[in-house]
Amino acid sequence: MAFSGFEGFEKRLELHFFDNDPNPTNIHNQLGLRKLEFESIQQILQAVQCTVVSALANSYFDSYVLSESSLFVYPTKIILKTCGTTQLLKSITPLIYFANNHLNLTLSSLSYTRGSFIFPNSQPFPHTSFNDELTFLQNTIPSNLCFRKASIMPSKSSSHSWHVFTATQNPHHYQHDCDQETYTMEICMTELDPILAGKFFREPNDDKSGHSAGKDMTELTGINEINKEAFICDFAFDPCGYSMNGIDGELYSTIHVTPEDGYSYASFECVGSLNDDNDNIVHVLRKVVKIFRPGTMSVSMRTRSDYNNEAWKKVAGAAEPLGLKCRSCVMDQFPAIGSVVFQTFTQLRRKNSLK
Ligand SMILES: C[S@+](CC[C@H](N)C(=O)[O-])C[C@H]1O[C@@H](n2cnc3c(N)ncnc32)[C@H](O)[C@@H]1O
Repeated sequence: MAFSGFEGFEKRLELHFFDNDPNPTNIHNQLGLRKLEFESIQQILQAVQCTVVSALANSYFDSYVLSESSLFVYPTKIILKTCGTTQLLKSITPLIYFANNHLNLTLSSLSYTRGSFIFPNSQPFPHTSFNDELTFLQNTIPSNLCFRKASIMPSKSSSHSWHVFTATQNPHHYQHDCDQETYTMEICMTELDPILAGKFFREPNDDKSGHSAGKDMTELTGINEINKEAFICDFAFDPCGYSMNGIDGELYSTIHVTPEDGYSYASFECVGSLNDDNDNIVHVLRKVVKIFRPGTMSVSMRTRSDYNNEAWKKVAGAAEPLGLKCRSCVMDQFPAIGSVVFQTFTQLRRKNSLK
């Protein structure tokens, strides 16, 4: 494997299950995947090659900050996002096994997404190429998920594409009823402003735990201002690097930062409600851009197709006044997740554009 810096670009897996025994009085049915033993979660993460560093829960879901990104567990949905040289797709078999055998849950749909790796030659199998990932997925997922689609959504730059694979047993159903009323926005940023990226380095021998150093970074950088309603679980790595999960009712947000010069990267992901103030996307995006001032940025938005026809304009309208020019915009439809819009941006001028 080639030597490289830390791979910031995450791989993201979302799995939805249904209950084989829909008895509403059964506590297992209500908590579903949240009943997974912590030992089982650790075994799943061991297959991926990462660990839990911090956890936070509310009445809707459990969230974990990982050594490489994040895990969210809802009663019938799991979102696992990992970076570096983790082997995310190796979580699928143990996840299905535990859900089936311990909780009587059956997989009904799956989606896998990622950007373009900065260091593709450093990725281990099955992440050695998108073709290898697809072969692995086709061989791993159960046959009831027979409606499948894979696509590489392009941009003007060959180094920025959005890789998508979805599989479902019912192409006419969204992964979950409430997904009809939500959007998921994933922002990937590279070439971070070096001064802002510097805030994600710790002082040598600072005598702080990862948790307290993380809390300081959350406040110093203004990450706590993105959603003031959210409870935040944050962690600062040593000597640098930062991860946080925010939980706000049923909705989550998550930020991960690789601040090292030469391969700096930050990601922001959130689920938002379509029923909220329509300008939420704009406010959130502007705050995120100001925290990192990236040289390049991609935004992937998944939601109902009628909403996505408008959402890409909102995203471009929020980014362009901050000096980020929209360079490409593509849209596609996928069974189970609906419409995906993928946009890329580059910074016009660094100076004076983000006051
Ligand atoms: C896990 S975090 C955030 C990952 C996220 N996908 C990203 O790049 O934005 C990665 C950052 O933490 C640093 N780091 C320090 N110690 C680490 C550790 N034990 N495990 C993972 N990352 C560590 C890495 O060098 C990198 O800057």
